[in-house]
Amino acid sequence: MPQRRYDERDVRIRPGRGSRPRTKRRPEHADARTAMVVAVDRGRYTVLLDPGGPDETRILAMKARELGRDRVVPGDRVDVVGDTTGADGSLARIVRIGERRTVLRRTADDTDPVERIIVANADRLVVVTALADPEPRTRMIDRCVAAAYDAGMEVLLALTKGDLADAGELTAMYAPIGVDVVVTRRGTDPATGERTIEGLDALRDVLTGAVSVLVGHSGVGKSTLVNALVPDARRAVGVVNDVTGRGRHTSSSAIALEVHGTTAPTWVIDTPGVRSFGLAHVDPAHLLGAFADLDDVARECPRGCTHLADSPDCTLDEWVAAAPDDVTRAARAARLDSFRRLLVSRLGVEDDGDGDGARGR
Ligand SMILES: Nc1nc2c(ncn2[C@@H]2O[C@H](COP(=O)(O)OP(=O)(O)OP(=O)(O)O)[C@@H](O)[C@H]2O)c(=O)[nH]1
Ligand SMILES: [Zn+2]
Repeated sequence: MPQRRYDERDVRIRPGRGSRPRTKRRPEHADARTAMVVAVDRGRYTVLLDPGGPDETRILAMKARELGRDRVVPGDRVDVVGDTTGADGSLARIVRIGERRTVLRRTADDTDPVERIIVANADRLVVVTALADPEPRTRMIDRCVAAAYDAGMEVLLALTKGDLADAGELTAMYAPIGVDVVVTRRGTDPATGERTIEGLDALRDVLTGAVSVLVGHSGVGKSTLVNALVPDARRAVGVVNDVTGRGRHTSSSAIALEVHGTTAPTWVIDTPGVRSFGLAHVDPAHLLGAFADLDDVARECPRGCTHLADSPDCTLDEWVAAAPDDVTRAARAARLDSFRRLLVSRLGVEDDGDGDGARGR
């Protein structure tokens, strides 16, 4: 399991703020209430007071001017002031963005060359991958694992369509690097004869008590999973649209949905239209931190060692060679291979669907 690490880049003090004349600012907004951002729709933020608690209240808010261009994204903890009743037509103001424990950035593309933060404070990335139809793409999975480990998040590989193909190969590939694996499949309820998704309980168990972001290519069954986990998902999204009266969410926006019926507050953040997460910010040293055993060994590497397969005198290679027995050597080699795969995925181009399936990797 990668250790959750504090990422100083996410909480950088914004320059310039302190130089503004303080008298112009309201004193600290002492009456502010803390809320969780669940959806963003063109300048309108749906936030929850007491998220998951007995007094949960859904309110609509806008960003206070003092926040300038600072982005507010689903998962953010924010302070809100003004009309926080949540009554029809009410609009509160977001005056502060809480420190972010983790951030995920979407991949830069033609429509937006900047890797913008799209989700904050998630504990886990759930990479939804179909075992068949469409074929799994390990390069996309690697990129997601690299982004999550860099952000200090755990990773769950949710393998769907287990009724169509076996999960052994992918499980063997990812379990050794600390990735949880859950397999779901289509089944039939013996009592009613209705089509169901099996494996949901195991999935729910892993998700319980945390905030998890789901990502996956079109057609892998991500919507099917979200709808099974959050049966009222559509309505939850609908509320936002009713309030704003502004039609659908843009395809790249994320939305936080609460999973009910669990023993602790549980959230999934769906990311429609997002296929992968940006890796431009990933730091190899940071990535190494997710592999504690390798991290210790690599401290002895020559200065500037890239730890890639072609790096001369990388102590990671010596560490594999120096294993006391064949079993240990194989295990170490597998760890190193996986780490290097993630390292390389960071440098590669985005998976554009040109068919680098798992089997033909
Ligand atoms: N055989 C099988 N089919 C499944 C399973 N889960 C989902 N599907 C089917 O796969 C197709 C895609 O599922 P969706 O849930 O719409 O996939 P998605 O990832 O949300 O894709 P987009 O809606 O395009 O983003 C649908 O026809 C589902 O019925 C499964 O476990 N087994
Ligand atoms: Zn090295």
